[in-house]
Amino acid sequence: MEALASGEKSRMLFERAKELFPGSVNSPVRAAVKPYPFYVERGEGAYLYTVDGARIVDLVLAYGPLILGHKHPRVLEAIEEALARGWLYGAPGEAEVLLAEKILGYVKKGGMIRFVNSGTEATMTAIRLARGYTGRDLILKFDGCYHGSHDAVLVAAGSAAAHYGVPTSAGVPEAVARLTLVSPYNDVEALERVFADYGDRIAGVIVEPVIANAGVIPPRREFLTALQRLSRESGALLILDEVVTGFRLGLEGAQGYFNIEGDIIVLGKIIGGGFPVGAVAGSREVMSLLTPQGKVFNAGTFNAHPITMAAGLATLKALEEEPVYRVSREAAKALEEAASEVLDRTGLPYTINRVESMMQLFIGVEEVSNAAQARKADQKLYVKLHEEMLRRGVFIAPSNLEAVFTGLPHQSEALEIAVEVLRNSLKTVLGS
Ligand SMILES: Cc1ncc(COP(=O)(O)O)c(C=O)c1O
Ligand SMILES: N[C@H](C=O)CCC(=O)O
Repeated sequence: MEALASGEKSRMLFERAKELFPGSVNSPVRAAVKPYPFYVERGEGAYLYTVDGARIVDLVLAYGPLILGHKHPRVLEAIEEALARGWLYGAPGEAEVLLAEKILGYVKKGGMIRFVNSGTEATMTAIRLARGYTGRDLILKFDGCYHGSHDAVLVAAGSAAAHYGVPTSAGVPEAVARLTLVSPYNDVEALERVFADYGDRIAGVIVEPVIANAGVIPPRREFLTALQRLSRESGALLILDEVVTGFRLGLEGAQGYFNIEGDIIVLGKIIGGGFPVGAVAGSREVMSLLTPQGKVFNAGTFNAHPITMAAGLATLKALEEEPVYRVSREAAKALEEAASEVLDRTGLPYTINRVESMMQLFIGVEEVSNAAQARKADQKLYVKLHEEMLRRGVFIAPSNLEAVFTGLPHQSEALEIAVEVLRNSLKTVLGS
């Protein structure tokens, strides 16, 4: 009998954690693993090893960053090499220059970038920049998109904010929330109405080019086209939040994948190779407004942290040289096909949205092209699926308002296990 992911040792740590952390955790989604989270001892490749001695296939990958899997040798070597020299200087180093050149070559040729420490800081800075550049106050976002945990974007937010029923967080002053307009994703008519009413007051339009925080929801071509056209016509900046899609949909992210262009690109997750990171990239004209060149403030003790820069650089080199995109796409496709095969036999309505190596399954709904439809899917059945899979040794996100991610190590045995467990767990929870 294999060990369970959350056994006695995890339970004891959880009991102590309940006294220490609100809701027992340091980021809410982690508490959605019931009855208590498994505590991790180490990670290697496709696997997490829990303190209770279980080995589980990881289809969460830290909610996106670890596209190379755990402890990729190349990243490990780069970190060790950087660590041996020291780890924080309060002064620039070579790695940040190399990483910036590489990223800008893919996402904003001829542009500039600022490294910060999280996607949250990055979207906050991007919004401040858009306001500073346009001299306007309003921001437009889309229902179910999640852009981190700062006030301007905690309105109709996805991810844990939606899962725990606080899409518009307590503590965000009404006066601040009123500056954030919300429109449904993929709805061109609604978008046109917002621009007709508020266009000349909108500083920036922030959007996940593929939603990864209301499950996975791909954009309609006409929605992307309208976003670009209406922002341009009204003088608002289009902020593509590529914290998840950046370097996941390909080296050029969603911009390359969908042939679109943002005025400001927000990055995070993958570019830090598993270390805390965020980045804002844009044209020289926009970025030169940031301090110390301009008057839009941003600063950070840990900005462009040397270890993060080294890990990010090694990750991007691996993405350039190893078959990461093919392997992770094929893995996600295999999971999609296995789930479809089981579900097709039940006659139940369902939707699987997959874009390359990010996907989510929505049971009970024929279509999911916006967050309202995602919320109508059978969340209870999905949670049962997550629990059944975890019992059998495979970790998918505990909420279908998150994404399933695949990566380089999801091949051979790990992929076979994941596919088999998905197939059998689905049959169990569906009683088919
Ligand atoms: C699309 C998107 N933007 C921003 C963020 C915020 O990033 P972070 O958690 O690093 O603050 C996240 C995830 O958390 C995200 O998925
Ligand atoms: N959906 C979130 C970010 O992508 C999940 C990570 C977190 O909030 O802990």
